[in-house]
Amino acid sequence: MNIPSFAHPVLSCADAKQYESKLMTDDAAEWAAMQKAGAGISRCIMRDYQELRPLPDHMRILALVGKGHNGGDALLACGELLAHFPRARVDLILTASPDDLKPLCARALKGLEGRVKRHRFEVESVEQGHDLLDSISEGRGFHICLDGLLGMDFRPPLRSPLDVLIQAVNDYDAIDLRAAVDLPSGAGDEASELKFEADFSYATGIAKKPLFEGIANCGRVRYLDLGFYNHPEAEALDGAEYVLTPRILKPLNKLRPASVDKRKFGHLFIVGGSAYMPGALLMSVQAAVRSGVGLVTAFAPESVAAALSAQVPEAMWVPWPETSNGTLNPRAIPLLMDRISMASAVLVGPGLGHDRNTELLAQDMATKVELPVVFDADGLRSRVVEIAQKRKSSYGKIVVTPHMGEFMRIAKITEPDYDPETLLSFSRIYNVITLLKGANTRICDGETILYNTTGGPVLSRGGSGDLLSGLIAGMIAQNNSDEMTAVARGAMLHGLAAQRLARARGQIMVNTTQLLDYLPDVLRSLDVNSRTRGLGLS
Ligand SMILES: NC(=O)C1=CN([C@@H]2O[C@H](COP(=O)(O)OP(=O)(O)OC[C@H]3O[C@@H](n4cnc5c(N)ncnc54)[C@H](O)[C@@H]3O)[C@@H](O)[C@H]2O)[C@H](O)CC1
Repeated sequence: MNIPSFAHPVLSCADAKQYESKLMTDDAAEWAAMQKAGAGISRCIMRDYQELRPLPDHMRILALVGKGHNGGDALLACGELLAHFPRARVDLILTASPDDLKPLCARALKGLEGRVKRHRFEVESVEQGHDLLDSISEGRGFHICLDGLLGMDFRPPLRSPLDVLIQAVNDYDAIDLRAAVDLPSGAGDEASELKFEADFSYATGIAKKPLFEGIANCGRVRYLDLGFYNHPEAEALDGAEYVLTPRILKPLNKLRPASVDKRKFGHLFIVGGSAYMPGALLMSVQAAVRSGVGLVTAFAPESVAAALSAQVPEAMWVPWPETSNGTLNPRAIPLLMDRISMASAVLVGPGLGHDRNTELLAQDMATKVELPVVFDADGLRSRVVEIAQKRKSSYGKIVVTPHMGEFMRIAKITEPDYDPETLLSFSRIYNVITLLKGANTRICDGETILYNTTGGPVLSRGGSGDLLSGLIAGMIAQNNSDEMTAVARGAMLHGLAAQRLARARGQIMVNTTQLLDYLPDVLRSLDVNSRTRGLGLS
């Protein structure tokens, strides 16, 4: 398999198990991987908790420990957390007797001796489970609950007492952050109906397919690159699904040559806005000018163009005649086509509004513009993808950036559908690059799906998609990579900046455009010399 340098394969649990067995040829290799996993999980927890508040010194951690290697990873993560927070308190719920633990899990437990409290889970009902959790936490609940019960070997059914324990923990309100080691217990190639309800799943070494089923069924996915693919055996893997790593940003973090000028970095045209949604266009333009593109020209409804240009003087603003609806009049398209030789890519859609005129405008763009064109928001029409289907191969790609509702419209399906095959065949048949937005955004060119796991619910607010389309189109306009890579790069930057925003200011009381101020830190924190483990970037 030709593995892109910036993405790692997503495997079924069965394939992951087989691949791991080729890498872990003895206990020493396995123990080393477990230690890396434990350290990675603890680092992620310390980082991700900050979306709520700083972790307190005296935090209370509950670890659910099964007898296998997931249990061992959870225990090693607890050891790391204790090393950073010596005043933390760790309670373990063990579902097996210490004699029944696998040797490396027993070794991890031994390493915590004297520093943690152990509890056996011998209750018979969910209510008794809640009483136990109350008694362990002295009624104060837990800052973190770490699920290391079951891993990728799980096969349904979920047996007692694990079902009672998982239900009791799922229903227990007083837990701030619920973290699953690798996969939530109960998930797998075959899943049980009842699963540990994770806020975060920390995929250790290999991102498994069940993590990407449905819409965030396993919470937010954090892929921990443990170096499993730096191995000759990786060549033999095949499949269409990959998880992106921050390595995709590495080419952006280079000193620019002294001789360059703005024309070297492309010129993006943005067409959008309407009298009642000028803000969406504004946000896309703001993001585009931050993308590194040399020039941005925005085509805006004439009634708002002057006001918008005062907000982003870096862009050039062309007033566009309006319809009686306050939308862009399609008859004015020569305004753009007369200048098209100056552009390197076009974005159509943010704030465009939905009427017959904007529909005609979007169709005209898809037909007439030979450059790469990104269609977003109200630019996403089924006629646009039908036109893309017949597009000449010498023309730039058409990129569509729907959320599931918009995808259903352009793919003409009636139910939300996260099946990878649906996305692959849609992108292949219509000859488009599709960025399907949501938790775990999927980017697909008809052959490959790239999962972007960065970002989070801080993005669930008006305008996040407008920033994304501005960034993506700005990346494409720079012409320094193929369109698929440029789209993935924009998505990764957007998600990492969102994480930084959420950690600095929380998920709730923020403005969408605050994300823009965290973009520079994303690039500036890249450790360009690191060859493993995701460039040390977060
Ligand atoms: N001020 C205005 O003019 C507005 C106009 N609007 C119109 O809507 C579109 C664009 O919509 P937008 O609000 O930007 O949202 P999208 O759905 O396109 O994109 C969302 C963005 O956020 C990510 N995301 C959301 N939830 C999660 C999550 N739980 N986890 C991870 N990521 C998440 C998602 O992946 C996308 O990247 C605009 O052009 C106008 O036509 C809006 O109504 C806003 C105000």
